[in-house]
This record gives sequence, structure tokens and C-alpha cells, in this order.
Amino acid sequence: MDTIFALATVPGRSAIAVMRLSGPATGTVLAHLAGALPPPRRASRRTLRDTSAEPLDDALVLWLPGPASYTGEDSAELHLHGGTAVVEGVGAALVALGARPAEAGEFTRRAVLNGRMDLTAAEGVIDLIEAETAAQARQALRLAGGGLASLVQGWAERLTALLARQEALIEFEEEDLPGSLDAAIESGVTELAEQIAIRLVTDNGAERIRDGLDIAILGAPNAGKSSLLNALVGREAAIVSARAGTTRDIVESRLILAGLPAVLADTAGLREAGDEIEAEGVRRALHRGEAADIVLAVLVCEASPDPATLALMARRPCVVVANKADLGGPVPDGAIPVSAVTGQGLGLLRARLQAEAALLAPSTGAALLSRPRHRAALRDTLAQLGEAQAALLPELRADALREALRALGRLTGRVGAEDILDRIFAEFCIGK
Ligand SMILES: Nc1nc2c(ncn2[C@@H]2O[C@H](COP(=O)(O)OP(=O)(O)OP(=O)(O)O)[C@@H](O)[C@H]2O)c(=O)[nH]1
Ligand SMILES: [K+]
Ligand SMILES: [Mg+2]
Repeated sequence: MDTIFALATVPGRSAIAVMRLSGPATGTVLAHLAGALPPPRRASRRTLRDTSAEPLDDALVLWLPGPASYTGEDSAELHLHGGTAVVEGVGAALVALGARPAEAGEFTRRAVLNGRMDLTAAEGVIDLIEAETAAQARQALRLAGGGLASLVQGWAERLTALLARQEALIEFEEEDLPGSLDAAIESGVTELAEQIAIRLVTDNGAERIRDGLDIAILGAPNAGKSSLLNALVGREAAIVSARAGTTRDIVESRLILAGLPAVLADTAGLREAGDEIEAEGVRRALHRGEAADIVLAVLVCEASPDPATLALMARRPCVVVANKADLGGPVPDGAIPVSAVTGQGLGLLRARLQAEAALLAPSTGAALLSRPRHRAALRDTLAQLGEAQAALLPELRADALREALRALGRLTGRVGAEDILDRIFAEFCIGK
């Protein structure tokens, strides 16, 4: 196993730069660099020197021997002065001493390989680094703290016990085993399948908290969709003009709703398009509307609701506004009167959007399945438990239980396909 190093802080000029090291040669490398190995787990001030004893920096050094370290390996942290020359000099000395630059996510990957955390906790670590809102950070912390790992671990232990009984049953078929054993396995499998199924159904919102909500603004040309986008995000993100058919492409802008990140998408006005470009714009608008978590349907106070928007409203979760309320005129049923020009009703609209967002991504703190692969693995497990329930031969039932256990193992990284690890750790930054 190589000894790796990377900057844990952002590269560039800074007050302090933290260089991390991990791997079997860490102790030797550190002793060379700092003159001697400092006492473990205590910050020590040392002059760092390169291989020809030239001073590199006056630094704070932490020696973190394994296995009680982040990676599980012998590790160290060097708190350097954050200048480019210092960091490069220390990097060059580390290479001269036999260490190599780490790849993205390599520290955390080693932590997973050494059993310091499972794959879902590692995903929590990435999410925590990426988190932009408080809700995302809370969810990431739960994952990083082993929230999903311990749940899955509990299921895996029960499954292992059921499999052991099943194998005993096969082995001792001839001899006298209590007749109730078979029934006990059956009810155990059923109970486990139920619990996993319930988790799949009730664990909602975690993916939305992680990835954000998709809100599409749709309506007739000139309804004021672009004006509304600009008013909601507080900047001139989209072009506004009195000419119908101004917006062609989708214009996206980010918005945070009650701690949830959202992407607000302005689209082309819905109508029989005048030309090929507008037709493509309308096609994109409808497509975006069909895929959105929430459609923000924009009607206009004085006009009768246009059929295309009404048709979409019937199919998608919607918040409906009647824009241009400043001009007066009747407000269509169920619509919130707003004015993108005067700002009237925008507070109410924001509150409605927040309420819808909260419905879609309840921040109850219970949701853990934040990635499609989590659900996929649990569905595979469930399918195998179904096979086990349906199996007529004890051997086939044991096979299905083994497969179910493998599916759970893929979720936690215990059953590791290299390509899954590669994909997950590619999301990481270098130094984590
Ligand atoms: N009085 C009034 N005028 C508005 C309001 N909102 C938008 N407008 C005007 O309506 C016209 C069209 O506004 P846009 O925001 O470009 O409308 P749009 O729905 O994006 O139009 P397309 O992109 O062409 O589909 C502009 O002249 C805006 O100034 C409003 O609340 N009150
Ligand atoms: K317009
Ligand atoms: Mg527009």
C-alpha cells in the first residue's frame, strides 16, 4: 500500500494549509521531515526540512498512528504556512521521501476498505462537503454518522441468522430438528421483507434534499413568466419584453426554499408557435413541465386561462398565480394574485412554494435513502427475499437468502465491485 499525501485545504495563498498523509510509511516520512516522530495525537511545533536538511517551514505537526485514524492507517497532518512555495516545497520533499499525491477521495476510500466507515457513510462525507443548505448538511451528517449503515447492518445480521438456520436445516434434514424451524425462517423472511418494503415506501425526500427541487414556470406568452423569475430570484436572470415569444430557451436560476435548494426554470410561452425555433422552445417548456417537481403556472388576471397551461395544471403538482394583479381584473379560481412589477403577492407565493417543497421533502430527519443506488439495492434485496419466500426447495431458498445478503452488502460496500467504488469516489475532491 502506497503512502499518499494531499492538501486538505483549498490550494492557493492562505493563512494555513493542511497537508494530510496516510499509509504505512507515514511514520518514517514524518520522522525524516520533522527530525523525529512527535508524540501521537498532540499538536507539536516542528521545523520541517527537506532531504538535504534545508528548512521548509515552521509547522504544526500531528502524528496520528492507525488504526484509530480517519483512514485506519498511520496518518499525519502538517499545518503549514499557506504559501505556494511552502506547499510545493513540502510536496516535493514528500515525493522525495517516497510518498505520492493522493487521488480524489483516496483517503475516504481507504477508510471504507479498512472498515472505518461503510460506503453510505462515505457518501455522507461527500454530501457534507457539497452541502449548501442547513437541511442538506443535517442529512449528510446523519448519513456520515452511520444512520443508514446501522439500519442496513441490522438487516444484514438478521438475514445472516436466517441463512444459518436454513443451512442447518439442509445439513440436518435427516435428523431430528424441531419442525418449527422451517416456519420460523419463513416468518423471519416475511418480517424482514416487510420492514424493508416499509422503509422504501416511507423514506421520502432524502434524494430531493440532496439534489434540490425542480420548479418550472409555465404559462402563455407574455403572462410575465420571465418577470416573475427575475422578481423571485432578485436579479435580471431572464430577458423581459412586451413582445410575445421573447423566451425561447430554458433559463435557470437557483433559489433556496426553507433550507431546500431549488432550480427555478423559466420557459417559452405556450402557444401554437410561429416558427421552428419557437416550436422547439415550446417543446422544451412542456418537457420541463412534465419532469418538474412543481409547476409554477402563470395565468393573467384579466385574461381567461389559456388551455395549454390548464392542461398541464391538471397533470402536475402546481402552484397557480394570476399575474398582473396591479392592472386589476378578475382572479381565476384558486390562483394567487401577484404582480411581478409591484411585488404584490410575492411573499404569499414564496410561502406557498415553501409549503409545497416541505411536502415533497419533509425534513422530519428520518429519511436516509438519498441516492438512487440506495433504493436499487433495497429493491434487489426485496426481490431476493421474494424468491426465498417462493422457493420450494431448501437449497433454492438458501441461494436466494445469500443473494439478498449480497445486495445489502453492495449497499454498504461490503460486497465491493471496484467499479462502484470508482464511481462513488470520483465525486470526491482530492484531499478527502
Ligand atoms: N403591469 C404588469 N406588467 C407585467 C407584469 N409582469 C410582466 N409584465 C409585463 O408583461 C410583458 C411580458 O413580460 P415577460 O416577463 O417577458 O413575459 P413572459 O411570460 O416571459 O413572455 P414570453 O417569454 O414571451 O413567453 C412585459 O412587458 C412585462 O413588463 C405585471 O405584474 N404587471
Ligand atoms: K414577452
Ligand atoms: Mg419570457
